[in-house]
Order: sequence, then structure tokens, then C-alpha cells
Amino acid sequence: MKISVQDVCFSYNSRQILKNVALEVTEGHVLSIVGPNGAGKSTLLKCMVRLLKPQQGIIYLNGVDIASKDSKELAKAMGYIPQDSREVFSFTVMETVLMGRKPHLKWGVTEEDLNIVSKVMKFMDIEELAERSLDQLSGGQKQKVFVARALAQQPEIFLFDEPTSNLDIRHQLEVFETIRKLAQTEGRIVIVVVHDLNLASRFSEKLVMLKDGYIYAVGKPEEIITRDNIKDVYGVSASIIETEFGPYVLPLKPLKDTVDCLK
Ligand SMILES: Nc1ncnc2c1ncn2[C@@H]1O[C@H](COP(=O)(O)OP(=O)(O)OP(=O)(O)O)[C@@H](O)[C@H]1O
Repeated sequence: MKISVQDVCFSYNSRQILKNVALEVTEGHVLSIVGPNGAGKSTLLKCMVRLLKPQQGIIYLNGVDIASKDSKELAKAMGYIPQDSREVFSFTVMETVLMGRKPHLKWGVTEEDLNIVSKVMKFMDIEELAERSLDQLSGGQKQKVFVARALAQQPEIFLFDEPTSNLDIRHQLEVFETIRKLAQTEGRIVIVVVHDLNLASRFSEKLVMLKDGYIYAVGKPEEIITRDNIKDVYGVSASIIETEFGPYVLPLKPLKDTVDCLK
């Protein structure tokens, strides 16, 4: 199994966002996409799941251009967990997780579908929320429901857009442990957009650092998480601490003096 992005350019109207982006991920691996706000991370993920159509370049899934794939086939292969799910929030948690089974349904919901849904809800520890409506949940609880929906979908490739931004430290770790397990134990491909460089560095084999829509650097965490890269890409001076979990970033100071606008 392999997903390969080749020379992708994407513009919103006339504004170019992605510039000749190329990357490749194979089964059993976690790739994290990092970079500052507005660098184009979510746009890249949306191109990869065909929500956006690049003006240039091709995305291959196992050697086949995703543009030529049938929608149901693509939905079975790729599970996308968006950053802000502004969905119809009157669905219950149970209904939302069940929606993950949609690409697999033939004539209706089977016992197997219900078993899978119940298993992932238990795994994500959201069973007690089953009958609650999504619009009554906290940001973190919603995030867990969307992760559960993707797990129920059982795709070959998971594409998470900031899956832990609303989660407390325990749930952040749990989601990233799950991500690692999906790749290492289940042999899936996991691509994660994440702001937290320390989670990215600890849980991924490979990092892609985006800056202004192009790939500034790609490689192992220890190759990417360096003082120079952090300075160049984020405009922040940082200390990098070597730990048993890989490099740990301690941001020290923005390079640009912040204006004290409250005075
Ligand atoms: N629907 C849209 N129409 C026009 N411009 C857009 C649209 N969505 C995003 N953009 C612009 O594209 C650029 C890249 O946005 P994108 O969401 O991909 O960045 P990001 O790296 O994911 O940022 P963040 O870390 O803040 O989530 C930004 O300048 C953004 O303003």
C-alpha cells in the first residue's frame, strides 16, 4: 500500500497555496505534516482525499490516480478526520460513528456493522455518550467521536487534521498511541497534520515541514526538529532537548519583537 503525491500545486482563486508538493508514505508508517498557521497543511490533506482538485500534479493511491477512482472505493480506502467538523450536529454520537460504516453498507446495517461501532465506541471511551446529540458535546468529546467514526470506517489510510487540538494530555496520548498502533500493528498508513511538534516528533517516523505552501524539509524527526529549521520556519528561537522519545522543542522567544499593544 502506498500513497504518493507528485508535484501538486493548488490555488484558491488566483492565490497559490501549494507549490510543487511531493511526498510518499507506505504502509505501517506515520507521517506528520507540520508548519505554521496558513502554510497549507489542511489544503494538502483535502487534496489527498479529493475534497479539492489540484490544478497541477497527481495523487496516486497504490499506483492509481485518485481522480479516476470511484467515490465509494475512495471512501473505503481513506478515512479523513477534518479539523473542524461543522456537521449536522443533531445526529447522536452512535449515529455519527455508524456513519463511518457507510462505504461498507450494501442493503442496510448488519450486525457486524453494529459490533464494530460498539467496539470502537468502547475503545474511545465514549459509550456513555452514545445517545447524546453532537451539539451537546464539548470540543474534545466531539473530536473523540470523529476519531471513532474513522476507526469504524476501517480504511487503509487515515488522514487526521489536528486530531488532538481540543484534547487533554491523557487523551492526546491515547489518540497518538492509537495512531501508532494503526500503523505499526495494523499496517495502515497514517498521515497527521499536527501543531504540536513534540507529539509529531515522538509518534512519527517521518515529518514533512511546510512553509508558505512548499516542502521546506522532510525526514526523520531528529533531522527536521532543529534550531535552524524552527527559526526559519516559525520565526522562533528554541532549545532542542534530546530525549528518549526524540527531540523535544522548547520554544524560547519569537524572533520578531512583540508589540505591547495594551500600553
Ligand atoms: N476556502 C478557502 N478560500 C480561500 N482561501 C483559503 C480557503 N481555505 C484556506 N484558505 C487559505 O489558504 C491558506 C492555507 O490554508 P490551510 O488551512 O491549508 O493552512 P494550514 O497550514 O492548515 O493552517 P492552520 O495551521 O492555521 O490550520 C491560508 O492562507 C488560508 O487563508
